[in-house]
Amino acid sequence: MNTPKRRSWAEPYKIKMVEPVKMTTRKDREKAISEAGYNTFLLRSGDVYIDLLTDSGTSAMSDRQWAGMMLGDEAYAGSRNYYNLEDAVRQFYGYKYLVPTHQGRAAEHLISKIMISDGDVIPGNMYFTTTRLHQELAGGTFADVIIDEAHDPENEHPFKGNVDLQKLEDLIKKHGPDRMPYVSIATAVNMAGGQPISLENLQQVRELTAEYDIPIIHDMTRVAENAYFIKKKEPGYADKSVAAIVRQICDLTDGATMSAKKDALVNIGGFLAVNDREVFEEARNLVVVYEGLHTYGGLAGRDMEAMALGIEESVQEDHIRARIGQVQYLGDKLIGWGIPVVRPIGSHGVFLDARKILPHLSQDQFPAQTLAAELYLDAGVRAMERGVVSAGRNTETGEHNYPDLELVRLTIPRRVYTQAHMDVVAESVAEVFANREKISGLNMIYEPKYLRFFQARFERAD
Ligand SMILES: Cc1ncc(COP(=O)(O)O)c(C=O)c1O
Ligand SMILES: N[C@@H](Cc1ccc(O)cc1)C(=O)O
Repeated sequence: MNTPKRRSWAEPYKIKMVEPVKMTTRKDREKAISEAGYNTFLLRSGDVYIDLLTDSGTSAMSDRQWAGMMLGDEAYAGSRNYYNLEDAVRQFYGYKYLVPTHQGRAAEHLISKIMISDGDVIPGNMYFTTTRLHQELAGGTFADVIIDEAHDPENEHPFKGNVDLQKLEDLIKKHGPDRMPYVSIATAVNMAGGQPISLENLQQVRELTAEYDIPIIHDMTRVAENAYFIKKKEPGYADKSVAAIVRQICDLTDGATMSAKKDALVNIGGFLAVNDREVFEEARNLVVVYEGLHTYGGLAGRDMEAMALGIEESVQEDHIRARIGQVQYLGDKLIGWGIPVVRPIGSHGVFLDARKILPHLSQDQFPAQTLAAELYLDAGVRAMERGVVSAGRNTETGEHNYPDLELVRLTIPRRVYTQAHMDVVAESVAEVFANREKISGLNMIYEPKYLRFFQARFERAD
């Protein structure tokens, strides 16, 4: 017998409970996507076979987390689970003060309301939809200071989440530090394709902002995933633990908003964490207006317990290696077949380059929206548009924002799907790619005012 040379590795868990998924026919899917106005957000999940809409709130919790759910202390005030969460945030992230929220955007709401005044400018390493909206609603304007490479899907820069220090300094000089309440730094930059920021770059941002006394607020939604890339790609970190790198990242910032529905492996939850006592006092007061008392912030005690445990699990090496490894597996397969995707493969999904795949469609025909609908039609795989629809409109001119990146995100939930699911997804993408020339675009027939991508409706253009 020829023994295999290659030694495979497998997921560091075994499956204890299963949820059946439904297979549908093409006819079923034609009906479902047309009723959903060609928007994958408007599909019923029962009509989806493999759900790669998002990695948000879709993780499989561990048996420890489920056990933690049974230890929920559902007291209105001072729940013991709040204190467990506070301990976890202090231990793993190092921030001093914690205000729990029901999810990430609620924390963004609080920090924007507290720190931003009319006419302020908030630099950031690429926009995120909810983050930018809360900055705008508070009277501020977002300014993109990410490196140019991040806007080029083919550029192989290992840290496409880095800040262009020159752009940042020019902006500070142009508007003055007093107009800059903070710099907004995301780890594993979502809209760029889950691209990491390096510790070297973050350190430089820290030095520059310190000169002008401008704080850094960290969108730490996928900080552990970013830390894993630092360990793998940044010289000097190979022997450091992911947990230590996470701590180092947080220590370079003054506060953070967290959607714990991603890295921290829970189905609901988030928080605002800061080091400044005054900001904390204000947030603790405001949270009672919008979310609930400051020791639960819109969450049940059991949710906070699951989050505390999830934070600990999120930095375990076996977990994070398998998580990023699965995304990489899908990405490598597609790259191997010549399908245009954002490179390098990022943290939480594989991002298809809809401009390259459908070059015959202009951005006004919504190529990424179209491609996501076609993918669903082929095999029932649900993905998400991340292009002109997500970018929204310019608040001054009312015109569409036309982003360089016109992408479809195949987002991988954590600990949910197997390698066989990834193979099915890859083959479906390949099938749609093979028939790409026959695909025509969409018209938008309904556009809501805020975060339009969630609820907009389309019809076929032909
Ligand atoms: C980078 C990033 N920031 C903020 C948010 C907002 O979090 P949430 O969906 O929990 O409100 C998300 C996801 O929505 C995200 O991916
Ligand atoms: N943050 C989640 C949910 C979400 C999706 C799209 C958004 O623009 C905003 C929020 C995600 O990235 O999937």
